[in-house]
Amino acid sequence: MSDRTPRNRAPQRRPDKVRQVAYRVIRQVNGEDGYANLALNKALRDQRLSGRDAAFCTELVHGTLRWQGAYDAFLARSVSRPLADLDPELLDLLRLGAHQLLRMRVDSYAAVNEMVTLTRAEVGQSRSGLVNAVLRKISQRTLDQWIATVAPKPDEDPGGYLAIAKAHPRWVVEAFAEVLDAESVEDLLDADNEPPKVTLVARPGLSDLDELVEAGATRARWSPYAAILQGGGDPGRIQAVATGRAGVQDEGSQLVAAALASAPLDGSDAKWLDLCAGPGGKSALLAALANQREAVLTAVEPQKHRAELVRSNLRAIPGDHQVLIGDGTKPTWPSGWYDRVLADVPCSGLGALRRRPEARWRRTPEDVEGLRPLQEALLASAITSVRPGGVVAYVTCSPHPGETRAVVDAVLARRPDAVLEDARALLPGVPSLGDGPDVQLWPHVHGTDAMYLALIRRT
Ligand SMILES: C[S@@+](CC[C@H](N)C(=O)[O-])C[C@H]1O[C@@H](n2cnc3c(N)ncnc32)[C@H](O)[C@@H]1O
Repeated sequence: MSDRTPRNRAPQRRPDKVRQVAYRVIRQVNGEDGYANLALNKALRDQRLSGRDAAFCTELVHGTLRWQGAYDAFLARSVSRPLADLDPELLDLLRLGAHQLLRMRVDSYAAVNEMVTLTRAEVGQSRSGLVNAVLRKISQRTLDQWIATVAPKPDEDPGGYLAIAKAHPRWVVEAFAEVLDAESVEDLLDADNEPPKVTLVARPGLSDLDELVEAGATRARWSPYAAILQGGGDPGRIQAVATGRAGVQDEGSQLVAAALASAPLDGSDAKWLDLCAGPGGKSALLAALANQREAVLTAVEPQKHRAELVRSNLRAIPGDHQVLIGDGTKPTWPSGWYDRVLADVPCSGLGALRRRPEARWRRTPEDVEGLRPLQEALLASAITSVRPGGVVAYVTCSPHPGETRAVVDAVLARRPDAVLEDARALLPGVPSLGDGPDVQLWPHVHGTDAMYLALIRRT
């Protein structure tokens, strides 16, 4: 009689909790269209992971999601059937294993064993053999060796090479190459693969940099309102942030909002409009600046829950600022009503890829095309909303030329009553702003999101 009865079978190892949490977050992102940051924060809270465990879990989730396009190319060489035929759960387990083997300093033996144990627990014993075999193959080469094996030669197909070597979709690499030289494209892709530092904004008139520095942050380089929380950590522990006198805001976002506020203006300067306001980071900075000049900000946002976020961002700012739930392309105010208008239009977000690890794999060239009519309509509406002599800032968090210059050029071609002005002088001290008249900020140059700004004056 066999002695492999349930009673005397060796007890199965439990999966490592941190890897299990990371795997489940990745499944929420890839399987249910979740957002990595939201899903991860919730999981860390629910599972009470903190300190080193939270940092390890974050690297597992963010790193796997960022690099998954490259890992898929390596896995495709290591699995005997097409990846598309694998269960999505299995594919995510393999990606998570590949990340530990190729980009983390996890010992190969431990990484494979832990992933086999996790596979058993999550999808069953029958799949653990495949995970073991495939991850052993992955562990036989370093990341550089895998890139050399799988990617096209850089001189023959630079876009194809970078797509694998820097883990970005080819169309994104090619869009960046339209506006940057080859070396800069590579630097940008590297910058996209590093998590950004937490940047705070001291809302003028309510807080200042001294207060943030006292709370442990260090002054940032360009924005007079920006400070960086070097070690990361929860910004909410800082009193000024908890009370809304300061906030969390990328330095590039601060610079473009401040640029609109500082554009020279003759005559009235009392009415400011934020045409696409949710969630309200720029609204809060603009409202604080407006308040110092006795101007008032109106913020427009069509989505109710995002309008609510704008309200909450404006709560601490003194003044009669207003939030309207509405469509910015269908103004309910008279033409020429405002003195300054921000059109921070919905865009592909290709300028903020370092913030959202999964975003690069979700976007498509069709998204960029699809957003174009709305972007043009919003810019046209912004120009109509501003008085003669007033200024509009057209802003995107994308450097894709189809969302930046192409939109501005198309709208201005139809608007003889508007001219493009040089925006560079409105970002004093900020280097490498390009040939103008518009401004493009870059993660690899400025350490900001890739914010685009065009300043337009109604004549
Ligand atoms: C890039 S985000 C704005 C970010 C915001 N300025 C900030 O700093 O927090 C674009 C916003 O435009 C909103 N939006 C979409 N369609 C719109 C429309 N037709 N009119 C006005 N806003 C719109 C989106 O809901 C989104 O909240």
